[in-house]
Amino acid sequence: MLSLLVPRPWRSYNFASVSHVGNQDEMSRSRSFLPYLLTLVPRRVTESMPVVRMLRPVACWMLQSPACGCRASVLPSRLLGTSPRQIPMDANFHSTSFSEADQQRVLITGGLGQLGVGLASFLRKRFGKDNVILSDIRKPPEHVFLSGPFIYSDILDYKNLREIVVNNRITWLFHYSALLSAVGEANVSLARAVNITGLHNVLDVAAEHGLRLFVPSTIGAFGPTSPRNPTPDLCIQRPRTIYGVSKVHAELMGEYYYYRYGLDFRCLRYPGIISADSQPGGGTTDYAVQIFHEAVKNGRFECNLRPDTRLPMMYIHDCLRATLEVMEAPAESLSMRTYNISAMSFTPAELAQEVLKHIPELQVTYNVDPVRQAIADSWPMNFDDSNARKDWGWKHDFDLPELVTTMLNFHGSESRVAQAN
Ligand SMILES: NC(=O)c1ccc[n+]([C@@H]2O[C@H](COP(=O)([O-])OP(=O)(O)OC[C@H]3O[C@@H](n4cnc5c(N)ncnc54)[C@H](O)[C@@H]3O)[C@@H](O)[C@H]2O)c1
Ligand SMILES: C[C@@H](O)[C@H](N)C(=O)O
Repeated sequence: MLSLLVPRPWRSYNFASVSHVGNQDEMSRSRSFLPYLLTLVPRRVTESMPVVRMLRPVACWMLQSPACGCRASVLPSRLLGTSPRQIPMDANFHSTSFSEADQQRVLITGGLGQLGVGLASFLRKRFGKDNVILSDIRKPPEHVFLSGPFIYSDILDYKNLREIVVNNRITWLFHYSALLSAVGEANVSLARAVNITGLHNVLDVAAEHGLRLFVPSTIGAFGPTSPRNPTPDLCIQRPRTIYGVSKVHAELMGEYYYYRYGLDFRCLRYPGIISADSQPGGGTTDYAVQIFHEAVKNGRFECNLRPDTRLPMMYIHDCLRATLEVMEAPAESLSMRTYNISAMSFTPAELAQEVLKHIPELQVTYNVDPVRQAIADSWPMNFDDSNARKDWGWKHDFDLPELVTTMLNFHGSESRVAQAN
């Protein structure tokens, strides 16, 4: 039937090659050829053929998808079929056009957590203090409030988010709001709202206004059936926490918006992040931050994971640098939208051993929290980040010895300042 509708020169095309797995050239030619054919079928014919009518918008979308090497704004998005709630029919034409050399205007959501303040200060060095706006639903401490622009933003309030993006001419959005693994299990409905509904709002605002969007994922996006040592980028992802489920959802939705609407979505799966001047927000890897505070303050530390629990970890400076690097990477260097990044991997016993080299009197005891332990036992032990290294040149600076020295230097100088006051 289809052959009757196909213009003569193309009738001899080998349609069987569509399912021919071995030949990539052949496959990609078929992929772009079939949709093109469907767009040529006269509309009066498609109206009388339900299958062709259904396939037409999909064909248009495939033709303009970034995977086909075309800019997503080649065709108006009304050809794409049903738009999500907030995306107007001509969404892609709202995009602020900017070249890499242009000044970015940055918004960070959930910026008062463990990572956001550090990210703001890192990005302000790159883009200027007034071009990076930190936001959260909490009241900022004075030093944060004085350090640069801060604004209230609840990601569950779509209009509030859109107003901020419009009024401040935002071009890049770093979406940090989330409930982490342990607090998420303690309040599943809130975690579902913030991590899933909130993400939907962010995706829609970003797509509507042509933003480049960064959403962090996590080692927690993997589960007990994933390969754990090492864990590659692409493998089974069946996490058993609401946090992990929401992050897999974020990875897939971001990738979907990339192909469907041309949203410039970029995502890194962070390991447990260790920071000196900010507190963790209720995760499974928090022990690796708390040990430094406790070691310097009390000389004692009670760990809530078993001594042999191996997890991937990273110093915050590496994490923030990777985040900026992937955001600045040329689009053509990214073969994926979501990458694992890795630096080191250790157990509580190994971390304690390294700290003991500096504080020999430190006493470490173990009092296992069953919820956190079950989560940790389902997460990767080592992270394979070879794609990030190959595609955009990711390279970590901090291994375990440098991490421990840096953390103890910070806390040592902090406690000396406290004693002097
Ligand atoms: N810290 C880590 O080890 C780690 C590891 C992997 C991934 N990540 C990811 O990085 C991001 C930042 O992590 P973090 O450690 O800073 O988290 P955090 O828990 O310390 O901070 C999250 C922030 O989100 C804010 N928030 C909550 N509900 C909100 C809402 N409705 N609107 C706006 N903000 C809201 C909170 O007030 C909080 O300040 C998260 O997405 C997290 O999943 C963190
Ligand atoms: C690993 C990460 O996503 C976070 N620190 C948690 O433990 O929940």
